Amino acid sequence: MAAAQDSPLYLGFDFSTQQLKVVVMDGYLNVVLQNNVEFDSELPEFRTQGGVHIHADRLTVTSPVLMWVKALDLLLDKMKGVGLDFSRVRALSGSGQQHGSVYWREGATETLQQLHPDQNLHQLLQDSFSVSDSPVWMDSSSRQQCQDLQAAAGGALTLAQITGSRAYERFTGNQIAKLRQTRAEEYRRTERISLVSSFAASLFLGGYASIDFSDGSGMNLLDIRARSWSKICLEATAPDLERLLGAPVPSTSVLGPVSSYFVHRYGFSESCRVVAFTGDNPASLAGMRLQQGDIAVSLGTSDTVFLWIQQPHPALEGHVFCNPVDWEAFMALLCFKNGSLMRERIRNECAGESWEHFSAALRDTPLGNEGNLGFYFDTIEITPAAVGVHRFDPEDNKVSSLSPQVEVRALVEGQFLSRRLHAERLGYSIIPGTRVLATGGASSNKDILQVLSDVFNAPVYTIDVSNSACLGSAYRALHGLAAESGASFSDVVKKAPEPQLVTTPHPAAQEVYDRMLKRYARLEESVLQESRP
Ligand SMILES: Nc1ncnc2c1ncn2[C@@H]1O[C@H](COP(=O)(O)OP(=O)(O)O)[C@@H](O)[C@H]1O
Ligand SMILES: O=C(CO)[C@@H](O)[C@H](O)COP(=O)(O)O
Repeated sequence: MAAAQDSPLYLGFDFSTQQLKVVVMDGYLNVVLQNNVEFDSELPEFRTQGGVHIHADRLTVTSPVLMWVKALDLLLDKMKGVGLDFSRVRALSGSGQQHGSVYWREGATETLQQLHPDQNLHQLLQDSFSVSDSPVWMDSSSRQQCQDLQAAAGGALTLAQITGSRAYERFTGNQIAKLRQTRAEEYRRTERISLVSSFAASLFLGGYASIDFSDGSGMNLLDIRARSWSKICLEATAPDLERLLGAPVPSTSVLGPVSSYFVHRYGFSESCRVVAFTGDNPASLAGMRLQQGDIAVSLGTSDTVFLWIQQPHPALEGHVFCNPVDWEAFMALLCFKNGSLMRERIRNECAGESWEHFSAALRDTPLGNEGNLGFYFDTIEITPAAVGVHRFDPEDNKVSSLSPQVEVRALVEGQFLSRRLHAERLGYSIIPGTRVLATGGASSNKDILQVLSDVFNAPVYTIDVSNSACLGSAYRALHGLAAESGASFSDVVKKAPEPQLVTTPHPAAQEVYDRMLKRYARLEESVLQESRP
């Protein structure tokens, strides 16, 4: 149904690794506009590659916080340019790449409250950050701080029981501890620490936005059962940290009205509400309307696998987060750092920089790749902690190269075998009726999804909008308003379009990949031995 010109609109933003994206949705849950700003190409003055700066130690990875601010100026100007009537926006929400942190300088709260609508945010917030380069999820430079936190908490498993995860280098608490130790002066000048998600919400709110429970679960600081900061973790991380973080809130919270800056500069209504922003993976869970039994596979900069779970069973691998749409539930997540950027590198070397040729290589090679198998970790992987490129021939001998087409299949099969292996170790199993819901940039590639379907031996579905984090944020904006009167998320989005079946597994897939999975697990162990320092 076409929306009336004055019907309400809901905005969902996603501040992800490589881009800022937005979805505009009407009250009938139709997407009426999508837009984006790509950091590398549209904001070249920040000199990022894939949205980040990789430092000389190859472990420290940051993004310029003012790039994210400028991207928002640009995106809102683009939306205005295509005639979007902001006065129709009833509520907005958003998401951010998880774990990244933003450090607001003393005095920034006053600046946020007095934003002058004649200037853009980038000009107004020039001096508002005590740290200009925000640590992001790709960082793996806080090993010492992880060891310290685990020691203080009584071990890795105890920490996982409290926070949902053992200590991970990219998790915000460990990044905060490192920053306090290595950049004491900048840290001293900080009056508030945000996640990327709550930082973005703060821009819209004109004041500091609370961290929500779901994204807050990616910090190694939140007690995921009590849904409050863990005193042990806070104290082990930095003094007075509770004041710097503010109190966490339910992910469905309405934080307040949009700042008058947006009313005067873009014509938002004064009654437009800002609903708590969350992490991009939690927002994707909302966007795909994940049900119990489904498995979501996000193929963005990172690859992630996540599930809706009712009870948390944290382990030494993977993460448990508070669920973003149901306060009684949880979500389990595995993150793989070598996702799309790894596929891009092999595409450039083996498929003439073309996704079409990359796809053709997948179509032209057989299931199981005649026994050729590979592990591709250009950067130190998160799951598992391995590094380097390791190729094996059918007799398990290490080889230094494979032909281009075989290399493409070895990469994609290897990636999905790894996703399945580690999901199964987390307790996930494929049962009749299991749906694999794919999202993220690479989910537009049907040949990649065919390999995913074959390796998991399950049908693969996608939703129309490849950015489920944005869509989920628009749904959450709508739900935030209704949640105040007790409506459930599933009720609010029940009329949304169902995911569409893209592909089903090849009849031979189960036999080929069940066997290959065992072999992959064995070879992964030997790759891990080699990666150990
Ligand atoms: N046709 C395609 N086949 C495979 N990968 C693709 C295709 N189109 C885009 N991608 C991948 O999608 C990635 C971006 O995904 P996206 O979900 O937008 O990332 P993020 O949200 O982390 O910024 C790119 O790095 C690119 O490698
Ligand atoms: O670290 C994680 C999840 O734990 C990553 O998934 C980030 O949340 C980045 O997301 P993308 O930009 O790759 O979607």
